[in-house]
Amino acid sequence: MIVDWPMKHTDLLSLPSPGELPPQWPFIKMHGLENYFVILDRRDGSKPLNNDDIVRICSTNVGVGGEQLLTIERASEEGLRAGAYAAMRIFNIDGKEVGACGNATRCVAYLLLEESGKDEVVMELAGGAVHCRRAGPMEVSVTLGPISMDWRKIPLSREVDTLHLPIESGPLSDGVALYIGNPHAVFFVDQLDSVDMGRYAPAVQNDPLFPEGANVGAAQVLDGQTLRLQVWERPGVLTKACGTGACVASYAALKRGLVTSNKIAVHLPAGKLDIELLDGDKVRMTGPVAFCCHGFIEGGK
Ligand SMILES: N[C@@H](CCC[C@H](N)C(=O)O)C(=O)O
Repeated sequence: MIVDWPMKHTDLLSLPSPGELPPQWPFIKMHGLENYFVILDRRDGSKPLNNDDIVRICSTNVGVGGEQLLTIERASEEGLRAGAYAAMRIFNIDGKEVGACGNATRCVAYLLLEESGKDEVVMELAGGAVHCRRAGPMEVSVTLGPISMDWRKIPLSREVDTLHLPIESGPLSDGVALYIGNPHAVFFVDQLDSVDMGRYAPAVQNDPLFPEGANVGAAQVLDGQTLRLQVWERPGVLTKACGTGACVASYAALKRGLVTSNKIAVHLPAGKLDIELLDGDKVRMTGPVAFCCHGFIEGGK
């Protein structure tokens, strides 16, 4: 059952916990610049989702449809010590858990801000603390990172110059490899519109240099503080926006001397993200969030 969005956001987070029976899980579907997420609140301690559940729920045919499944979890002891209000986990459509998603972080942050009634919250993500704050009626700022270009951290399969990658695929050459909780390769191109990402990015995503694959961005520098960007995401989706992709493309552009400001506007197919590169290789991303629908989806067996 899927219901259109008329309901007060916070009510959804207090829907009765589904438990084991009946096997119906309440969900919320949101998007951040048309990057779509199915969100389940698992703070009642319900058993972990299995791979089949995730694949089914994200499927447009038999599930809700989304580019990632997100679960809101109770913060760990360590997270609580860092002031976390709740934790988030992120799963790609193939069921694999990933360590970061910028647009998802804004969406879940919005729910936590609404629920807590606060203007700022800390969210635990992959063992780290993400600072989130309201930036407008449906706008959220989150602080991600630190970004790393250490080949072991990304990870790469061997030591290379991560500022000038020794791999290429069609117009994608001389890229930069980075880690922001997930692995990315960013390539600077002269004309973004002439790059066929569906044709050239998969070879980079699956290059043996990236043992865990990579999200692949193509970026065009418009001026000293503006980029255009398209991202081909693991496990093989061309998204309308990628938040972590926007952060690492901005960082890579500054490292390569292609931009002159630490405040960069990144234009993606579905709209703009404002990126601010901070001390300690952290990055603040500000952008919109939106609701799609909510409802109940059949739970796992
Ligand atoms: N769309 C996301 C990134 C999602 C994770 C990615 N697909 C991965 O495999 O790491 C974003 O907004 O950052």
